[in-house]
Amino acid sequence: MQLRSARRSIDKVDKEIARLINRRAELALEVGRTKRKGYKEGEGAVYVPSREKEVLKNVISSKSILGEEALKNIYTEIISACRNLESPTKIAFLGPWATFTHQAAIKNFGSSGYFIPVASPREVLLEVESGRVDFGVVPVENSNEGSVNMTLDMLVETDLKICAEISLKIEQCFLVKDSKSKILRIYSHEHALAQCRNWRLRNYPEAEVIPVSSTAEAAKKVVKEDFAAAIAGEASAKIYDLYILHKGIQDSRENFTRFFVIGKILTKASGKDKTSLVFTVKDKVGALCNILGIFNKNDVNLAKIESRPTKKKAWEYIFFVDLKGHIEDENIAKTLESLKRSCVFVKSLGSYQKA
Ligand SMILES: O=C(O)C(=O)C[C@]1(C(=O)O)C=C[C@@H](O)C=C1
Repeated sequence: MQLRSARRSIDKVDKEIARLINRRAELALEVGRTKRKGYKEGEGAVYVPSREKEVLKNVISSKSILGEEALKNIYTEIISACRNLESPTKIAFLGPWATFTHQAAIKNFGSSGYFIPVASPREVLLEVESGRVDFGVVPVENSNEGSVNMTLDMLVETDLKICAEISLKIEQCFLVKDSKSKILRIYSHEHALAQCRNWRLRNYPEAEVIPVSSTAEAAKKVVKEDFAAAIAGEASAKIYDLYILHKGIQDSRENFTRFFVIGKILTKASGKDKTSLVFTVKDKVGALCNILGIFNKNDVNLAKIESRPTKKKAWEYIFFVDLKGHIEDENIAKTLESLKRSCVFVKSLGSYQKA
């Protein structure tokens, strides 16, 4: 085929795609109107994570030479624009711009909507609680460094729900303003510093290490200071116009972070769900063992268990568990009822589709 005629064919296909996208947007608007009419508690939400996953699955099932990832990216943006047409979504995230949390938010919501950077996971949840934003995105756990304690503590304090889980592969980079300059100080978030500890000791053993509130905040410091470097993601280099001196500097190749989308909606079962619960047990011999027996008796698969101090009484702990299944599943609902009888405190943090 000649170049000119191939391009003409592309123009024709593009017009057809744009027409179909417009038709899709009209249908989404219609869905939005229907939801508003039949609004019942938790049912009129514009953002329906399980439906979005279903749409993506449906699209990916039609094979494309572009590959799954590309198709998913294109479609995430189409859904994002349709959702935003139904009602503009406000999303707070742990900022500033270009943090890994920002990237996780875009991976989940696409780029349409209002993204609002705030200074800590605590502030993200407070923004959602106050209703100033619809959803918040917070980091919850890194595969090498463990949990983000402030996120866990805040989930206990508020009545907000986990609506979705996002998993992001983390690639850390060494960002500088001037590639020839000496490096006296290295800034980053404490998790990122820990993820790259061995690399840093091999390459910059003398440099002072300064923890800051996020990787993107570290990049912002480097813009203003000489002889400084930041450990942050590639997105920070782009936004703050820094030079990537080294890429992929994390000590472990397998470096993932889990993020939660937090909101006020309850999500429907999708068949591939997880439920997060918190509980405290009575201070007596065998109390935790009895609780674990409840999960076992109801055939509930425990994906994770972890404890944190309650901060109310010394040496008293609150347990965080992730279960396989949805709160509406019979065995999970029964488990929750039994836990309520046996624990001092128990609360569901939400059910959400596995990332
Ligand atoms: O199906 C819906 O509930 C819609 O609002 C449509 C749509 C979509 O564009 O496919 C948009 C937003 C929702 O989060 C889920 C899906």
